[in-house]
Amino acid sequence: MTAPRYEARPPIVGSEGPLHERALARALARWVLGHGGSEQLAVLAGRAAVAELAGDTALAPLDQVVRAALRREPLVGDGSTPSSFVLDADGRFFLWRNHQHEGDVAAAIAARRAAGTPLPLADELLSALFPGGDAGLDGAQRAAVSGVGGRRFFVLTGGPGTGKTTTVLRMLLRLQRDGVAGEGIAVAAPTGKAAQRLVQSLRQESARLRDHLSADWQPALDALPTTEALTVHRLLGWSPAVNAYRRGPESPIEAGIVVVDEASMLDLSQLRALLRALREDAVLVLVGDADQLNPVGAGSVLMDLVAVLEAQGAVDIVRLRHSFRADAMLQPVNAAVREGDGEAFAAALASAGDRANLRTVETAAAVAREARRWADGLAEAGPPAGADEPTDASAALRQLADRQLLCALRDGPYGADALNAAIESHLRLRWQVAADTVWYPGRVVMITRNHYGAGLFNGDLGLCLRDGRGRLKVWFESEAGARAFAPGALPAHDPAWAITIHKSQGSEYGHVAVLLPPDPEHRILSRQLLYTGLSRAKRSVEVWGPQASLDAALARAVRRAGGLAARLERLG
Ligand SMILES: Nc1ncnc2c1ncn2[C@@H]1O[C@H](COP(=O)(O)OP(=O)(O)OP(=O)(O)O)[C@@H](O)[C@H]1O
Repeated sequence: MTAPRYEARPPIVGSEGPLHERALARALARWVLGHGGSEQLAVLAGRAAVAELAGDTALAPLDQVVRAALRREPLVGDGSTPSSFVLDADGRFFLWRNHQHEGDVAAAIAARRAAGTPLPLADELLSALFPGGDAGLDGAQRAAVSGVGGRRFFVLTGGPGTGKTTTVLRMLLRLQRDGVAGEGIAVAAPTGKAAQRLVQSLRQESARLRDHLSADWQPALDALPTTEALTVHRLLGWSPAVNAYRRGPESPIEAGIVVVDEASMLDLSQLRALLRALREDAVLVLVGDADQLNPVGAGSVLMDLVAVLEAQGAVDIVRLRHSFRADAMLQPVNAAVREGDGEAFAAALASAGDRANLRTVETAAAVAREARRWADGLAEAGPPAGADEPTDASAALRQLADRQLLCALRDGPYGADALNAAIESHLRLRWQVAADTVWYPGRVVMITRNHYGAGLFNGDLGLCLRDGRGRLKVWFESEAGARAFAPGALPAHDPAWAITIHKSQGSEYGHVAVLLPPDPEHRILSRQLLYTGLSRAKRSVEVWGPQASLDAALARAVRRAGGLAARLERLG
């Protein structure tokens, strides 16, 4: 007699993935089973919750058989009435909240787009805003300034240094002149540092333009928001006490024009909250680089919007293509990465000469070798001299921004933490700093938490130098000159000889090295990641990694699963 065979029932939630993901999936699956859902639904619900952690707002379209089964589930609806889960017409599976949020965003944007009446700007006014400009180079900027007139919604996209802020300033001036900004202008960005940079650039550019514009533009110049840098959180009146935004349909943001820079960092729920908090007659201008990394939270709203609006040939979007900052030889390199074109990338690399290099790094020994070479480059001039004056510190900080090592990963032997440790230990040897000395001249740190009181923001780079009295201070650049802090007074910070590509968003350096993990299968590799890293450079770049990882990054465009683009298309 043969022993009975017991078939193990497949577990509803797999054993793969990190513990917190499995725990989340299991909890949701249990909830579904406890509320009369099938095992298939339990599995899908768990997957949708885990996918949301990775940034997807839905599961990609399911096959027809699964769709038919799901339509019979009481917990699944089509989105028209409340239900725990939604299966949309294209077969995407959503948690209710994400489906709602996408619908709200698509509807609000469609309503804003429909409400506008184009109001082009007369040629002579346009020319006045671009004194001495070269129409060949600034044609798209002019189109944006002209195109924003009469609208309630506008998107301006472009890579680093393409003149987005320059253009925004002129858009604001003309809207001001049109009388749109009666209730004021609010400018914000998702991070404190980006918000500060935006306001600083607006201030500098408006000062420059003031001399060129006639007297009738001066009131518009005076009305520009050049003092207050707001994060989107602050603009929306985030209240930690109630865990909600104060601004909403009942109490909208007062401004008649709202500009949000670095909009690629906005996630779906933030954009929804922003759209809900605008006055109906306000103008929303979203500004950002749609080719950069996706936001930390779920959704890829700027990328989806740009894709749909460009495919429609819409006139309420303008893409700026010419970088006024990056070396001309780097522009084809960045363009090839954006397009994911391996052949064009190789050709651009070959013609860039010493402006762009690939260094083969695929073993721990090779990383150690490159880290030493990098540290030697930093150490060559010796530890920086002391700072008797803030101007000395400013010069040292400028020198610091001349080169930066960017890592795809944070953890592991190819991550920023390991590279920081390797570079720092080499510099300590070169500069003869004792192992137990934490602060020494030349140490570089990056702030990791906003501290509004001190005016220090997540992402700010600080450099340790001795002041005129020989005391160790950490210096940070600011518009009013370098500012010194006692090391013990700093908010949370990390070493910053090497930083992650994610952390480098919004910053610029002369020379950039980008370290990729050697495993071409690594999930982090994508063209958005490589583009974000390489496009930080003004002068020259080097990529550290095997050719296979580079090829994998070029080949992989991260597309987050979700239904926003389809809904935007449908609403036209
Ligand atoms: N039409 C133009 N002609 C000449 N120079 C320009 C023009 N537009 C912008 N610039 C210059 O190019 C540089 C980058 O401009 P700007 O800061 O506006 O770009 P950006 O896209 O906002 O950059 P980022 O967001 O990367 O900081 C500035 O020095 C600016 O003065």
